[in-house]
Amino acid sequence: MAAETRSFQAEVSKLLHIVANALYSEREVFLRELISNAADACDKLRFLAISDPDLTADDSAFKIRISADEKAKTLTLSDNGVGMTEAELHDNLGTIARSGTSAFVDEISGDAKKDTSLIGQFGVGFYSAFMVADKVEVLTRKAGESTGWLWTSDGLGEYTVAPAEKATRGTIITLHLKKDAKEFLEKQRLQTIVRTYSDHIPFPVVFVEGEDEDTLNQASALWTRPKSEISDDDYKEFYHHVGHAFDDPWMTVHWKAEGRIEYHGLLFVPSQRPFDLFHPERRHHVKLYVKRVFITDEIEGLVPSWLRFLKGVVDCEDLPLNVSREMLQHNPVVATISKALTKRVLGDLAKKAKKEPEAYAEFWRNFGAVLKEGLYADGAEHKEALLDLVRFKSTAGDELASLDGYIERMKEGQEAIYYIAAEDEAAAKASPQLEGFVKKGVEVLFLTDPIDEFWVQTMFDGVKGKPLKSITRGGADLAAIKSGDAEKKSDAETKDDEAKDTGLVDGLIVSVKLALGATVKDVRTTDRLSESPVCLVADETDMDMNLERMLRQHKQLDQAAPRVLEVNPDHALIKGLAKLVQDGRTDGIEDAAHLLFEQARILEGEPVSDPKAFTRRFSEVMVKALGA
Ligand SMILES: Nc1ncnc2c1ncn2[C@@H]1O[C@H](COP(=O)(O)OP(=O)(O)OP(=O)(O)O)[C@@H](O)[C@H]1O
Repeated sequence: MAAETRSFQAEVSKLLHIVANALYSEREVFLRELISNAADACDKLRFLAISDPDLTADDSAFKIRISADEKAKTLTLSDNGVGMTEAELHDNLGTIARSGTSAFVDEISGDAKKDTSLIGQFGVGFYSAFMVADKVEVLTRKAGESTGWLWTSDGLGEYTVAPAEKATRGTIITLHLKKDAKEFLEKQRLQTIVRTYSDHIPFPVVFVEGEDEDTLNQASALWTRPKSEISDDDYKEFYHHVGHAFDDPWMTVHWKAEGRIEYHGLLFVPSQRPFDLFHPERRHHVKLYVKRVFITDEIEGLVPSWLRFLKGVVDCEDLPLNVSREMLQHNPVVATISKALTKRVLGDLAKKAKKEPEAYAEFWRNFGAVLKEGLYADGAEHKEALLDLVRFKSTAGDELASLDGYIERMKEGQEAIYYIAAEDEAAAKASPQLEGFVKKGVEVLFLTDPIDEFWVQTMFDGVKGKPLKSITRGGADLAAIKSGDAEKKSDAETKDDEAKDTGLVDGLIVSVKLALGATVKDVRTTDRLSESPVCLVADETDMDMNLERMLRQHKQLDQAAPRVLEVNPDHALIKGLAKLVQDGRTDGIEDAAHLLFEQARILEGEPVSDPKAFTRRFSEVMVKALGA
């Protein structure tokens, strides 16, 4: 069989280009990445050997060996793990199959600093070898097969794979070090790097010099060690390994369960939001071990999807080692661990939210939208705990509001927790429906994540007995709420005004209804507005407007339900029009009604429904106003 040369997938080429240039100051991490891959390869084989012991019959002592050749200027890493077939070499070291890769590559800017931080989120794994080497060789033989393969590349666009002799299973990676990377030939330097980054790897990492083998790391599973013996740095490095991560853990949860089911859990919440968090294929990164043996990192049911940002390890004593993936699917042990794990993580998040609200706000910005999925997905099970954890932007200020905080701030006479669902904070703040609430000092929560629309609808019992109410649907019932400081007028005065204005506006309302016909569901006065003359709201029994907009955008709904047009009886324009109607001067009212309606649509961020008629009417009004 002849050697075959192929081009790297375009994304890999781009990645290699930044790897070679950007991550300069931290380039020693290449060793951690390669050791991490070697350890994963040992983990994988140890698992396969449970059902096929022949695979490791000749050599069951997993080990990662490092050696340096001063003369040839090469650094070599070898493992006796699972190895790769020819096809796997192409798949793993020529492409990046990870979800979200193309989105990541699109963001590459050419600005070294930005790209470096981007890479931090993405993780470059094997390709980091090209930070220190200008040529890399990977000689590998898959466990159970007799042929070996040699992968070679200078990282500049192409790689070659050829058949090659290899006496034993596993992988040997040879790095031809760049001129300025000779420091990685020194044992001392290598030892320091291994201790710093790979001490916790559960396989021995040894330095080989002639016949001598010197173990550089502790080689015990970190999660089984007592917490008191583990430093923050140990946790951090383990997180880098297990999560293939470059950022630091934002929160570490480490515990040992000793009840009916025994297991260790060591979980991390990242401090950076992974770029693929909302990718449909995104799964959690929690690995399942059984009695220190890695089983799988693709286990459904261990971590709920709304905690998919978690990374780490669960190591169970009470599952059989030869457990199959199918058996894990509906396993009661796994279900019990999942429940306990979720409770523990939520409990620790609650503590952190209380003790360090600022740090929690950071977490919330990264993962809040995901956590909220739990309110919708898992129904009752963790609802109480999640309701304590949710945070919102609100009209109360820049700080995030909790539901408890909101309830404490509720005004006398206020029965509901008010919210507005909108595309983003700016859109929420610009909503006319908010005006009356702001004026009265009644806080309104901004619900700006798409998932919000779904979970609020499941809150039949409200929060602590208070219903959640959208301010863009149904009546505003602001009158029942006692005025806040923001409103100067006495309540008696307000009532008086209302009576007067409503009387005056009644005639106008009838005329506008007649003019608009079925375009609107109803026309009525409101106390929801203070600056704007009109706004649209959904009828109590209809779908909230933001949800409808969202569904229309996603082509899940063709037609919008007619809205209720609300008019502000205190606005000069409405008062003026009402006066005209009262005086019987109604010839311009039909045009005015349409203009009011279109205005309300514009305020809603929606296109005018009839641009041509709108322009004509608008021009006519202007002409009149100019007296031309
Ligand atoms: N020493 C090795 N033995 C066997 N397979 C390996 C080895 N090194 C790498 N691989 C294979 O190559 C794949 C790609 O490795 P790479 O380090 O680029 O990415 P990764 O480990 O999957 O993820 P990350 O980029 O987050 O580190 C691995 O998933 C693994 O299948």
